[in-house]
Amino acid sequence: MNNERFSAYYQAQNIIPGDEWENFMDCLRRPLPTTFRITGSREIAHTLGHTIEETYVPLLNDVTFEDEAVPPPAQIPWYPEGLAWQFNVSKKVLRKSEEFKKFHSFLVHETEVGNVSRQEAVSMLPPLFLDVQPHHKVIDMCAAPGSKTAQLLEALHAHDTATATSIPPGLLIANDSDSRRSHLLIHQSARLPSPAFMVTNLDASIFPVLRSVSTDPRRSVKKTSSQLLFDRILCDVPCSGDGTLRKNIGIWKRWQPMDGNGLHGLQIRILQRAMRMLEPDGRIVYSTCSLNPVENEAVIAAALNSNEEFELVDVSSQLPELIRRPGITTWIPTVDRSINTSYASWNAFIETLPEDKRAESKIFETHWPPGNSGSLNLERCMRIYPHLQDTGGFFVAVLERKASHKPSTSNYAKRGAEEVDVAVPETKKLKLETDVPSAQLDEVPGASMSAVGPGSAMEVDAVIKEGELTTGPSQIKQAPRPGKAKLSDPSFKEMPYTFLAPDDPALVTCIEQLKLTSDFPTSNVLVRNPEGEGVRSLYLTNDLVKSVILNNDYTRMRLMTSGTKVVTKQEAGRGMAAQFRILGEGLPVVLPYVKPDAIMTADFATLKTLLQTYYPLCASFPDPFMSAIEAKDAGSHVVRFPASHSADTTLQRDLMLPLWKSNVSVTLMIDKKAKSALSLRLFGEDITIAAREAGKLRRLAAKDAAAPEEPDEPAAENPEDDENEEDDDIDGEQEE
Ligand SMILES: C[S@@+](CC[C@H](N)C(=O)[O-])C[C@H]1O[C@@H](n2cnc3c(N)ncnc32)[C@H](O)[C@@H]1O
Repeated sequence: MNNERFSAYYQAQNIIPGDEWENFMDCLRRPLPTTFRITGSREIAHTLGHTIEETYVPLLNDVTFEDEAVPPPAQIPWYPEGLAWQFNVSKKVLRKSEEFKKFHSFLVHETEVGNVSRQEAVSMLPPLFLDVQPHHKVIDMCAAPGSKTAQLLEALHAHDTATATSIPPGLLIANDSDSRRSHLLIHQSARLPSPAFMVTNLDASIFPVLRSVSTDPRRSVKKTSSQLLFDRILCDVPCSGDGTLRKNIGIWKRWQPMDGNGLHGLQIRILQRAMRMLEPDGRIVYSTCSLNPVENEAVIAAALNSNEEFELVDVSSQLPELIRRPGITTWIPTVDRSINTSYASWNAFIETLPEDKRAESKIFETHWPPGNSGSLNLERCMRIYPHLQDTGGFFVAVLERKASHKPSTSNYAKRGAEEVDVAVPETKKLKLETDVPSAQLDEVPGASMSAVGPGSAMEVDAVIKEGELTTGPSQIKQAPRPGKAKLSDPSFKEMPYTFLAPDDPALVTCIEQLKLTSDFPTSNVLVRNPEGEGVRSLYLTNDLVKSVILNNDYTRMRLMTSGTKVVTKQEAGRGMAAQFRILGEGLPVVLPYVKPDAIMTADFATLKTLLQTYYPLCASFPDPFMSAIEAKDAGSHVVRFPASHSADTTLQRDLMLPLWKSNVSVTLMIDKKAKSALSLRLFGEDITIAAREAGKLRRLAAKDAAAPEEPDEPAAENPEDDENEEDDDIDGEQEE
């Protein structure tokens, strides 16, 4: 594993002290340790962390493999609350050591149900420095596949309990310009259902101005819509990715400096767009998994020089156990694949090009250190090198407005009033937004070039001025106004977002059937069809998400999903009308609104039966559960298993699960994977019928591969097991 251009380029940049160079290169050639984060609500995370510490670390403490001691998993020292772990064992050990096989199986199952997330250690850093609170409006500009989005969502939901989701007042928009990758965001977020979540599919460098009606009483005097500014913005921009060499060994072969050079302009434009969308007291984190200063300090320097309201924040006291190196203030860009063609300045380079080729050059003045690089505090950027703590390579910078440009808290009411004034007339406000940065951008040739080029932030504002982008209340309607949303972007085919009227008959029926309390937020329930009719699946949003949907054109903002699906209609069987049921992943969101007397209680033995059997008869349970379930109507119910200790195991916290009762039998409404993970967590083995059947099939297949056998009962008999198929269906529904 070697690449001479890589070595020559980075030695010229002087990013690593000479006496560390060999160590740095050796480390790049070693595989990365496996790292993972425990996700979900803090309570669940701590319970799971406890299981790892108390069960698996002792189990793995004295493992030897081929006469060598294998170290057990260890917590990543800088990650808050000990919720991130790492272990460093070869695939061979994972396959062959009984102890590690058990641990691996535990991790696989918990990953499938979203309690564990495999994520590179350094990739966990940007959300930590962003410091998201539940009331924040947050945008993740380049979000897919979504590992950092998941962290941001968890921070927004910091007040969730083990059984119930809070509805945070804030908002998280996860955006990616690649529509295929945006679908990954939707898939990922299904593990963390949130009424505060939206996914968009846009070029972040031209992210449009969105409007909302402020839900913060300090900020808005009248209920007039105004530009939605964000409290926290993550710019985890596309980059050349050479910090991931340990994982993506193909980079050794193809690395060359033009990859970073080519992304520099887009990286600046994304960061500049973020600066314009930030609340005055907000925070931006810019990050890459690249070591290249052209993608890092050069981008930060250009953005700071284009908007002098901003500065780098000194975060050296945050995460004190994280070993980091300061950003650099000088670097030497190279202008082609060869690393021998460096010029002392952009002027020296551009003069070498024929005059008619100069305008086409993708190498900007901003590739070079600016004259004032010493005064921009670039050393406040963080460089994480692989050999410092056995990780990948990474770059993080934190930006805020200078104190002189931040409002004091007491100014909020005044600002709110100003905001209303400025919001009308709209063109005046937009002109103001455009004026300030453009004047400053002109001072930075590279940034200016990109800012006025096609697809730039300036262009966005120009489009808005023509009234094309945000047109007040959008075509998305409040039911029952009928009519189909006009597609102003014909290439975008998502189904509309129609909020139901609180007295919509289907919603009223749903609330009755599921025994929801009167404070269930009925005004925030949407369906994905134009008329709000034929209701099949209901989605829940919070007030802010609703406001964004109602005040913008969803086709322009290429809105892929919003809020979270909580309820769906279920065919109830022979002679019974279809009924609403709470989805497994929707239960934590709906639970705070389920009437307490509608929640049954059951014991551990009942839980075991429900995991081991598909459709146990109601009459087969001992009392009091038998009487309780027999007294219930057929349909969707919720059952609580109180924290308890038995000979088999300990249930550390109450467990709430959705249950479906048909005429004479019951079943747990969680999918097979969730059942298996629960079973492994509680009993240390998979006791579910699906696992037994899979084992049986494996044994039969081993005996006679030519004669596959039908399972006794179809695996999809539990409607919840169809969820993935149903998700595909939903996509179909959205596509019209
Ligand atoms: C470094 S990856 C993001 C990783 C992600 N933050 C995570 O933690 O999972 C960069 C992403 O930027 C997206 N991207 C590239 N150009 C973009 C643009 N102009 N606007 C928005 N996203 C873009 C890519 O599709 C890619 O998913």
